[in-house]
Amino acid sequence: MQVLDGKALAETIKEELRQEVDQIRLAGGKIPHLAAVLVGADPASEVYVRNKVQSCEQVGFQSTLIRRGSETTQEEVLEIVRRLNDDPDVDGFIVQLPLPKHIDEDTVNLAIRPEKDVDGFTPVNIGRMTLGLPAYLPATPNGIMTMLERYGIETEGKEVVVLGRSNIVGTPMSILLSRKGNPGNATVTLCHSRTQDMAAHTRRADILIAAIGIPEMVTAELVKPGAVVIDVGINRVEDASRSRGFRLCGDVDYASLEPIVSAMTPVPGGVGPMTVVSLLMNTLKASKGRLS
Ligand SMILES: Nc1nc(=O)c2c([nH]1)NC[C@@H]1CN(c3ccc(C(=O)N[C@@H](CCC(=O)O)C(=O)O)cc3)C=[N+]21
Repeated sequence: MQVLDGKALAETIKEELRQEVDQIRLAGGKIPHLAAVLVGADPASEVYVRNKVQSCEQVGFQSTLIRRGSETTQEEVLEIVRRLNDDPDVDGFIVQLPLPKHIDEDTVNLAIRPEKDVDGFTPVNIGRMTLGLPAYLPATPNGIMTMLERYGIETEGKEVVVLGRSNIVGTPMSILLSRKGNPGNATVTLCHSRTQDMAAHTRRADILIAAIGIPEMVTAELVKPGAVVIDVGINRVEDASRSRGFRLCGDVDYASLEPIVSAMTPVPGGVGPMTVVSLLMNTLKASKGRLS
């Protein structure tokens, strides 16, 4: 089995980005600037945002982290969004999800200027993506597309099954893989909580993408021998033997699939680092695309 090493690939791409930033600096151009808004104290979000800020430093981007407590009001978050929308130095920004329950994520998302929406979550970018127009693509699905491309995994005419229909992973993933292009041109089935007989679908998949958030749900009986498996899940499972009190696992039962699949992403070190790198690529694009 081939391990699809997202961590190593992310490092390679970050090195390419770093060289490009060096060129920009030599030419006296604008250094890309990413801002991240983190509201509340979700422990996983802390890790992800830290990874994003560190990766910015690694490639020579400027980064700004705006942190607020969990008591922050929706109006205060909207005020931060408006300020970032209007800040000419900030090329792109993200509002880390999930937000505290008293804040409506849709309202916040709709306030983000599409030109600065490097997450690719706003209606304009999702619409443009769906139409095949230039757009900021959502980071996780785009990271998976980059991985398929760089590892030379053929998708044309293949049966792809996506598990999970979230706005940020499952739905855009199904759109990107069914579009024309390479990767793309696949026959895509999108399964979700109301799917009848999920196994009947997954067992036909040449490429299986798991993004449901249920720890180790995808076991060997659900998978066709020789399939390529992409594990998007990052679940924290209680484990007293670990120093942190938990271990990370995916939506895929890695050990049971290892003997039968042809290629698979690990967790951690698979899709997660590719998500961060996609965000950096979008930020560079935003920085270059500026009119001023
Ligand atoms: N507005 C917004 N945009 C996002 O892109 C967004 C978000 N909200 N909310 C949550 C999800 C999840 N996400 C990850 C980012 C990095 C890793 C990552 O770096 N993972 C490492 C380390 C994982 C760990 O140590 O916990 C790995 O898989 O190897 C994972 C997941 C971005 N998301």
